[in-house]
Amino acid sequence: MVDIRLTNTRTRKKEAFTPIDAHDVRMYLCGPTVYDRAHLGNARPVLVFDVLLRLLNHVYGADHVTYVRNFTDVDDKINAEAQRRKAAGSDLSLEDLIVERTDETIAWYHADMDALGAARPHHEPRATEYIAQMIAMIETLIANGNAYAADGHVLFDVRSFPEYGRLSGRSVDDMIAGARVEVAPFKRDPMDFVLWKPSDADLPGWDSPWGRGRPGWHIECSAMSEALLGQSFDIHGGGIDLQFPHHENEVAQSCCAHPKAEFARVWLHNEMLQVEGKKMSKSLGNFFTVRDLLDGGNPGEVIRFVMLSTHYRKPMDWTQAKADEARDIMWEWRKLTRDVQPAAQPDPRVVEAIANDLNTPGAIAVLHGLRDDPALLLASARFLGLLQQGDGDWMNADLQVLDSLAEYRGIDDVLAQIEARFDDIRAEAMQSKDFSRVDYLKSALTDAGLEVRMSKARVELILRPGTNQHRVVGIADELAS
Ligand SMILES: Nc1ncnc2c1ncn2[C@@H]1O[C@H](COP(=O)(O)OP(=O)(O)OP(=O)(O)O)[C@@H](O)[C@H]1O
Ligand SMILES: [Zn+2]
Repeated sequence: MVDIRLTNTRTRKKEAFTPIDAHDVRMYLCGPTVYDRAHLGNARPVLVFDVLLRLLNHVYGADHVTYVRNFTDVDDKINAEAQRRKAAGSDLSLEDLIVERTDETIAWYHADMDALGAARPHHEPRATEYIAQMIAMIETLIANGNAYAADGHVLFDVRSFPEYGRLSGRSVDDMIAGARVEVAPFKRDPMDFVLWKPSDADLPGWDSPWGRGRPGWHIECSAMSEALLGQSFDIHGGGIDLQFPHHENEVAQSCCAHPKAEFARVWLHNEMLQVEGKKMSKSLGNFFTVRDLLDGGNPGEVIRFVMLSTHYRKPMDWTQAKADEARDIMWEWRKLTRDVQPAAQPDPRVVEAIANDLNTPGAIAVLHGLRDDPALLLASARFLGLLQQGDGDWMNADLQVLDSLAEYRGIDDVLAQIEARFDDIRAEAMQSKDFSRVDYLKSALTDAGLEVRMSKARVELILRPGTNQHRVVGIADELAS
């Protein structure tokens, strides 16, 4: 049996992982608010949990693991977009416009995460489908003395839960001192948070014992995780930005609604994808979407490789240099494993690295040592969700180019072919006095890392360390067609 160890935010320790029930290992990941395309930061928890899922499937058997990731589809930003469409003259009702927006966003999300090789969770509940369960949980919290209704709102009374602040390691008084909290006349304590709030007549709302309204954000994950995984389950995760207040509040709600249960045993938090030292986020505007990268020619498995190259508990940056390097490595591995059947099992060292707190960079380091054993390389890379069948189209296109060059004759032949075409194009340009194609070709080759020497007589291409050879092959193909 593989020993799994995970860093538990709750205890701040790396601990041996023991599931509550090895026949039914259960995990929950806080999913996206579906108002717009996912940015690359949003993909990080998805990929971390995808690696964890593969590990749990390997150790406990895929039939014994349940993975839930929600869609938050009650949100002001979704409403705002629907209202914008209404104002722009749509005939649809606001409700329908909201569904239209969330449906299209979910479809984008699926397409983008599929492209990164992330398996779909077993359940993807939408908050709007669990309003009844949220209302029931809020009623329990009121009955247990942990929540109170005031002014159309229901608030969680943080002072009623002595453990409040434990997950994020601060006391309520520290929080009040450090946080910008919304003070409202109906709150008993400034840290009390909303479980239910009234909804304006022109916005979506649901009938409840406290009038027409809508749930707060935190209650949805408490209600949906209970409905799909039970009152106690194994792993709960999300980005570290959710530790407080979202996860702290989930703990308060679930533990007070079910004082005898454990709620989540292990809390797993990924560090942030950053841009120049700051969290990539919609609100800061310093983001690019997964789709931007895919459409920009970065294959999904290359993006995945870059994301897994940093341990999930470390902040990371995205750079195009990392992507280019990853692409070259994937290209080489795809070439090595072409027409190879994967070994029956991944290299145990790869499994061990992942079992050791999801050490993805360690696992990738092992892969680098497997070039001499393509079958094992393939099985081990697949364990990380790389080199999957069907994901190699970007590579197949490149490989076909190589094939069309009458087998792979080596980069020198490819360069010679480009040089010959370049000479023709230059001769044509001399005639027409239009040098745009020459300039374009020169910069494409330079961008690929080649040195381009132009003498009067001829063009000479010189390989340099780091030349992106598959791009060079791509250019040869463009010129040939
Ligand atoms: N820069 C980031 N790096 C890693 N994970 C992130 C980053 N930004 C958001 N996440 C994670 O993405 C998931 C979805 O979050 P959510 O839908 O709340 O994001 P969002 O509202 O689009 O993000 P934001 O407004 O912070 O850009 C959460 O698990 C969150 O922790
Ligand atoms: Zn959540």
